[in-house]
Amino acid sequence: MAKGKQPVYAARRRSLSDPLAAALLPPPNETLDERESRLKAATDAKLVSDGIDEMIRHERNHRKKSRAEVQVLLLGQSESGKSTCLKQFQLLHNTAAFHAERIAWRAVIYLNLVRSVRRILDALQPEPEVEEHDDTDPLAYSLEPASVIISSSGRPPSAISGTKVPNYEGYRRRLQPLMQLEDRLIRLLSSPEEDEATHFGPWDHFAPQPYTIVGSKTKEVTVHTSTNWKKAFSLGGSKSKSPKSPNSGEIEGWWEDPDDPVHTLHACAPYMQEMWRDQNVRQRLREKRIRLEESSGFYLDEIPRITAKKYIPTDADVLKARLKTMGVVEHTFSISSGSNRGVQWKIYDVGGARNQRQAWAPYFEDINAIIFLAPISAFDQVLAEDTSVNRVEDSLQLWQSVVSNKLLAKVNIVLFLNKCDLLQAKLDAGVRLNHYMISYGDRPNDYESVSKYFRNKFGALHHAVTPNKERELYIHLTAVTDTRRTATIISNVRDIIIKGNLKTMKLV
Ligand SMILES: Nc1nc2c(ncn2[C@@H]2O[C@H](COP(=O)(O)OP(=O)(O)OP(=O)(O)O)[C@@H](O)[C@H]2O)c(=O)[nH]1
Ligand SMILES: [Mg+2]
Repeated sequence: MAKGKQPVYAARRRSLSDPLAAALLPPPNETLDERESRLKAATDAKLVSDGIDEMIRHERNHRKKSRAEVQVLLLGQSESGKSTCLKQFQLLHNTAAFHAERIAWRAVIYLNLVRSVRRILDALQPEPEVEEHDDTDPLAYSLEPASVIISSSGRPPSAISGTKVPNYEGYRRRLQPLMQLEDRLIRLLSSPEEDEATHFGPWDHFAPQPYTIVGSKTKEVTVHTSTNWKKAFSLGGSKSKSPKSPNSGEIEGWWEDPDDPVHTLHACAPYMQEMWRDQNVRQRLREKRIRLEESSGFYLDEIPRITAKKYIPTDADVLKARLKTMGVVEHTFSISSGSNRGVQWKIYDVGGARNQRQAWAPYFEDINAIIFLAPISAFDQVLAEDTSVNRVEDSLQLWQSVVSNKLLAKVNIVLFLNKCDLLQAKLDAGVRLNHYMISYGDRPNDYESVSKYFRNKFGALHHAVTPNKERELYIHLTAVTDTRRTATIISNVRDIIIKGNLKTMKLV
């Protein structure tokens, strides 16, 4: 057999198991004309096939482009609940990831607890009598920022002198280790990449120097969006590994690590408890109008559980944890709604403090919806960053500038009148709205009337200044720490936003 025929034979042999290849083989006695027309037919077929491929590619690209992508911006002043709202989205639509991150929140929760302790010790510190006080001034409340952490530059008049706490020196001495732990937690959360992030070095027990509050410690801890604290504090991020391998020096859980902060907290827990239950302490806090129970990151009622060696934060603990946002954090979810499967959502969580707001505008151009949070319980509180400004007044101003913005004319807007649980508690405790908002007049000071008043006030402002009179405004009374209630609201909002978004894209 001639050498040149060999491959044809071999190809025929292979084709026995490949019917398509067999069909494409040239017939055994093909003439030149036949061969030419066969090759021409093949070329034509290839052109048709390439055309079809191109059409499919084009179609796919078109579908990709027109696929509904929803971009949502969370707006509102600092501590309005934006990050908490985002956590609820995560809990609802990315449950596994949310649960995986719970352990990392331990550091933040510890810091929140330690800060509450510092706040009490700060309040108990004996102060020189410098002026007469007047307990009857209803506006005295407004000197107290909502945050556990911020110490106001002005003091409520009633803060001067008052109930003595005989055990103050003892509390201060025995809780001193927590003050050192606070420093370490702040450093670790701020720069978790540092070596110390995975190694809690030995800490000094009681140091004899007097307890002083350093300026920086009175500020809130801010974690920049670029820092990777969650990773550093997750199980795999520390030297605790699971499962433990023999002789590896690894440990099974943080509770086996003598440098873990839990040991300091655990050791100090009885003293924290004693101080928090001390009636003189409570009285002193009342005199200074410090209401820790309403503050962000309040865990003092659950000291034994939080300081237990094997404590793992619950969903509710994570939702309560307070960490101020700096910059803009982007989160992506794939959310199904009705017949729309797996729509891509991008939610941007921004820092709400005044010095953070300039970072918002660049996001205005591409977004489809805004969820604006206004904490209406804060009618008797001032901004942490400017104690001359009432929080609700600030929310109203911010709301006005957002809803009047022409760039946002076509954007769907959902308003969450948030912290309704705290509003209810505050009104039940007898705090009167008309002491802070004179325009409320002599209307009843109950939840129904007050929430209706705020709903109308925000709604009317939108109506007055919106550049788009057609825009429908959706208002919800919320408590975004409440998972069950918020899940229902989020699913309504989701549908509204998707519907609005599809309408804008002319897909429905
Ligand atoms: N009781 C109660 N607490 C809430 C509610 N919403 C938020 N919080 C708490 O308020 C604190 C502040 O909430 P964040 O979500 O951190 O506020 P933020 O708007 O992201 O604040 P910045 O990041 O500073 O802009 C957290 O400790 C939350 O747990 C609510 O409806 N009720
Ligand atoms: Mg935030």
